[in-house]
Amino acid sequence: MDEYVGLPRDHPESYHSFMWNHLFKHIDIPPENVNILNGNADDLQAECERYEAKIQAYGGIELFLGGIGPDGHIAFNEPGSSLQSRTRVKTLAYETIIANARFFGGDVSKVPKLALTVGVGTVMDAREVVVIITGANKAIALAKCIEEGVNHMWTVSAIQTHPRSLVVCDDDATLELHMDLKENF
Ligand SMILES: N[C@@H]1[C@@H](O)[C@H](O)[C@@H](COP(=O)(O)O)O[C@@H]1O
Repeated sequence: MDEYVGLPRDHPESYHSFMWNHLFKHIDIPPENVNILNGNADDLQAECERYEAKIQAYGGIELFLGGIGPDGHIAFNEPGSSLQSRTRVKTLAYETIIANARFFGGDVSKVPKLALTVGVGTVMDAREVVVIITGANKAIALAKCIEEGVNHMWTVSAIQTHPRSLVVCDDDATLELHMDLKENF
């Protein structure tokens, strides 16, 4: 769904490495069937357009499965992103850079400042969307996502408008909810 700009593809913290190490190398998927945005493309804008065109060419995405940031971003759609947005270059929010510094030895200066990301609109066009939200640091975002209105400052809240969406969360992530999920569902 997203990739840092300018981080070498084989850097251990690239999303390319993450997806290969945690999923693709464990299954028998042909490499040519893996589609990860290239954050080192010469023309980043063209790379984003190519990605959207490829999604269209295959008849759309069946399932987007993702997580969120503590600021409620889905993919790298930071607060303030248009809910109609498509794949594009995005400047990371400072909160995201701080949150991700733990993957770069705690050094904020080593975290890339730009990313390529599918847009909120790109995610919402999928036939199904599943979001996994775990940990107390995502509790406010979960509450904003499911208990308040659709809001471009908490981009994951857009899933309220999706006809086939699912949020999977752990107990810690529910800390800020007003309703008791266990009693109500
Ligand atoms: N840009 C990515 C998001 O696309 C992803 O959903 C999130 C997952 O975070 P975690 O691993 O804490 O669930 O990480 C980053 O913020």
